[in-house]
Amino acid sequence: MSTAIEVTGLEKAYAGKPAVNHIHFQVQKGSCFGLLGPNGAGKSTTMKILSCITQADRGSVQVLGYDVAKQAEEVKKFIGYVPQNITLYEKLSAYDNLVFFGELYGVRGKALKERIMEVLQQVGLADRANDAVGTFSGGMMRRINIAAALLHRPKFMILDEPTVGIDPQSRNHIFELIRTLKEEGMTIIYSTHYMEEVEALCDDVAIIDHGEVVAKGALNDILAQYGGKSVYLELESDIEPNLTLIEGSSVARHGRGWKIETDNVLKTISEVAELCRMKGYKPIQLEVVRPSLEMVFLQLTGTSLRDA
Ligand SMILES: Nc1ncnc2c1ncn2[C@@H]1O[C@H](COP(=O)(O)OP(=O)(O)OP(=O)(O)O)[C@@H](O)[C@H]1O
Repeated sequence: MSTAIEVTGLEKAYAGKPAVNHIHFQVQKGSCFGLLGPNGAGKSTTMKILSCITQADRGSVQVLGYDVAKQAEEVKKFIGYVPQNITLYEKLSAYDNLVFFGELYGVRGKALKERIMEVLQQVGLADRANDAVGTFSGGMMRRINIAAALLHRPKFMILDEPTVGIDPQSRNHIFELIRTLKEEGMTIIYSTHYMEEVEALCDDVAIIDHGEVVAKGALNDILAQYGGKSVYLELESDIEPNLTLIEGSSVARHGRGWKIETDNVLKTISEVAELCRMKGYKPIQLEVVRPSLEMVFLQLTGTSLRDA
């Protein structure tokens, strides 16, 4: 894979207060890149700079070798930006909204008509083309916003928290669409404060907190590096197992069971199994816990992503 987007030393402040502080990352061509961070972390500001909506105070963004500040008109041709806020005319039909956006992007006439029907198919709303957008659910409106960003056949999609406050059906549609676009070779930048979305969709990730990147890289590498390793044990009866016998580990109550942090999950899991056998404990669950971005965020910032 080759680098499609290169972000170097990006800085932006509002009224002297930094929103984005010295951000660096690279996005590989054809990948889905996740920008993960709590509300106010600086995700939208970063995405607006990448989409030529706002300018950085310092630093640079190169998209396929084009500089977003100096060559914005070129860059806009191959970027589709889906803003966090829905920007549609509620009295107009889905079709007419897309005519408006298509013309803004310079697509016109027969080519636009055909393209509108294609993008409506892509977002699963072709049968609602002639209905006023005001009758749509929030999730359907969001899908029309995504359709609008696809009209000019961009090479990159930048989606700013596209699943906030929407119904599960629209969320599934958006996930499926992102997977399909990626298979077709599109490069995607996706911001969210839902860790599970990044885990489901993204290849690489940058975790941002207070305007700074606190970790970045391939999702699996980040999980392996910072995610912590542990084993979970849950017993059939409500007895407290004596886990102090397990070497080199720390034990804490977790849900209905026990979580044992360790550097060597295989050794620990076999020791716990042996302990259960010796003591007659009856496990209903004994497993290696998959590291999660929640754990990564907690370890790096000391706060949980939801409270940050
Ligand atoms: N137009 C603006 N004027 C003043 N401050 C702003 C503006 N836009 C963003 N900020 C501030 O910059 C910081 C970063 O905001 P940003 O919207 O980029 O974060 P975010 O990670 O996208 O969060 P959210 O999910 O809440 O949108 C926040 O402190 C925010 O209040």
